[in-house]
Amino acid sequence: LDLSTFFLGRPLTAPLMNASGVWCNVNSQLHALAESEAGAMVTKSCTLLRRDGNPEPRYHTLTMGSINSMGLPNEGHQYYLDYAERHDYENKPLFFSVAGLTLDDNLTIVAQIQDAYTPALLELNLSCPNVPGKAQIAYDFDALDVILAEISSAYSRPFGVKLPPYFDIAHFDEVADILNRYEKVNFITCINSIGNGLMIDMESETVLIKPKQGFGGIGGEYVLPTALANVNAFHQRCPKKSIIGCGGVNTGEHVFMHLLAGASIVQVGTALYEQGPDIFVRLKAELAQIMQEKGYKTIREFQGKLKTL
Ligand SMILES: O=C(O)c1[nH]c(=O)[nH]c(=O)c1I
Repeated sequence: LDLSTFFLGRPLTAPLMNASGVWCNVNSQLHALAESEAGAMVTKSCTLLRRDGNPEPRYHTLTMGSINSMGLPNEGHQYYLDYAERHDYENKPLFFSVAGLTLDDNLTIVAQIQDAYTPALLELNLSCPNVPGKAQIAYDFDALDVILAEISSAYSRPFGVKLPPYFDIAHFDEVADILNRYEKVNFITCINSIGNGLMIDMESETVLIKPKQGFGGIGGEYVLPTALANVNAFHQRCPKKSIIGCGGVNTGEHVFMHLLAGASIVQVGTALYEQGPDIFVRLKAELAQIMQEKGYKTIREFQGKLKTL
């Protein structure tokens, strides 16, 4: 059974990778991902300088997922550039996530990625919901247009964007129209966490995380239907771009659904956080089992072929 797939012409041994922010903050974690059965991997979204992030507790497991308000803790962009220089690209592709706090910071970081001649693929994070006082760029359509114009002219290679979930067909239409104006945007990662959820501890009658009065991004199985919708919506609207699916993946069935909905690669966040990089062994086996039962020999036979009634 061939679980390998292609992304931007690169062969991947499996259509699986981590979601940015999970198991990818420091070298030991990045090394574990490089050694894992994942077919690709991505670094934690970085800012120009190192950040501690929000006060703890800032992540909490929920019955069907997670809530987080990490606050963009990261080692600063140079740390991840240093990792990118050492990464073995024959082993698996590396994606480099950037979430600069300002447009200038993003341009500075992207210029340094360009000058580093690294084979890493830029995933521009436009959807961090947890930096107090900073609205998500991807929910401000004018700001989205501006940053894509600026990055497209500053960066000479193809890149991708990490989008938040949208919940309105008109928004799918409007954002896809903007993205389709930028041919250098050749992949779209849907979705980031569903921003600013709230969960409550019944016994203590308090919230679960300290930052933002307990408000944080929701991940895990709660978000699967929203993730599949966003993957399929942009797959339909952006035929010249590849979709990376993210959200709610914990079994081979979830991986299959994301691929059927149009994803080329499937990212794993909450379940990876909880179970560690061995999860990719299980997900590959479960996906292979499903493909065997359905008589599919390659992913291409069903990828993006979701049927409607
Ligand atoms: O709080 C975070 O660090 C964070 N948390 C998320 O759920 N998504 C993001 O893109 C980020 I940058």
